Amino acid sequence: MTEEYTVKIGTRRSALALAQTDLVIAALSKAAGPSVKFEVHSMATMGDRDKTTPLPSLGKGLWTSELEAKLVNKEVDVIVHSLKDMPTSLPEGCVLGAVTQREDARDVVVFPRRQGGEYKALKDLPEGSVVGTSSVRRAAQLKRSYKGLVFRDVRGNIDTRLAKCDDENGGYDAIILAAAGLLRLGYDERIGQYLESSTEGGGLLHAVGQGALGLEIREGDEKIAELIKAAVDEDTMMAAFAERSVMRTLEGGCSVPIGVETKWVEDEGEKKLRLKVAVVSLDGKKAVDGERTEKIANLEEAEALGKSLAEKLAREGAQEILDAINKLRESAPGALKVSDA
Ligand SMILES: NCc1[nH]cc(CCC(=O)O)c1CC(=O)O
Repeated sequence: MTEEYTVKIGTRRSALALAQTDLVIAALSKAAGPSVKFEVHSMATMGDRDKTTPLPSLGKGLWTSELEAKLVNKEVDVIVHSLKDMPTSLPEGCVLGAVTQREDARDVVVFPRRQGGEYKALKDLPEGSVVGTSSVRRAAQLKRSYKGLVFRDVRGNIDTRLAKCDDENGGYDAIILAAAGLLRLGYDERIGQYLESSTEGGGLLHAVGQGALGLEIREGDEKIAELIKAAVDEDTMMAAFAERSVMRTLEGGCSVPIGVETKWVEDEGEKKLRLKVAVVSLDGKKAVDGERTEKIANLEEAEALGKSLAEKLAREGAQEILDAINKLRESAPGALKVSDA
């Protein structure tokens, strides 16, 4: 007889988080069959509640810590996260048990739906145009290529940010979002331009883990570890482990300008993982870039690839850039925000 049991799934309460949780439950229940039931436990985290403090000042774990407390005391058994919101070092007793197949990992430009919203690409925006983003990674990389643009914070969930972009009096000429969130919520038609390393006029490397979901579980919970294997996409998981290893090695959190891009490529008849990394100063004036392509067979090799490329970039100037940012964080936390003003 198959054992019947209920799995409690923790998630944030935003529309995107709930949609992502539904995707995971669909995959897990298909594999587990009718004997396993799923129960959603949603909550607003600090990042959801505090809508005014610039993200870089809220610190690590703003989307995850409160859910992790519930995981440890067994109020939930699995947490479904946007992988990019998960710090690279997890609390004692918590592990990243599964990484799902990736939605489009790129960042995109959304233009306003109103008079003045007729642009198709960042390079067409007139000098002085205002681009909304609360991510120092996005702003720093774009400042590198688009000297005439002005960057300004924009907070809130995806619907809020789209509304601010469309608002006549909002002051934004474009905003930057992750493709994944827009696609998962069905806002495909809001995507005005895809940004990637090869974008004409100036591209952007995405956040570590962007577009993938991370399933966090209790360390040693073998039953749940086995169950969630059904949600794993091996290629995404190895790529994500390489990306997270870059971030961990450079000791960056979500508020540092580190961009990555990973792609599985065919190289000399073999399947290899190509990892690109960019570390950029807040003003976009200094940057260190690197790329490495290697055959990767497991998570340990993926982490080693990320670590070795990150260590090389640290020696080539990335450490200096990050040290300056960390110093600023200590002396003037408020300075770590996007707005040029
Ligand atoms: N920090 C907010 C957040 N966390 C995950 C996503 C989008 C989905 C993803 O990247 O997986 C977003 C919104 C955005 O950056 O546009």
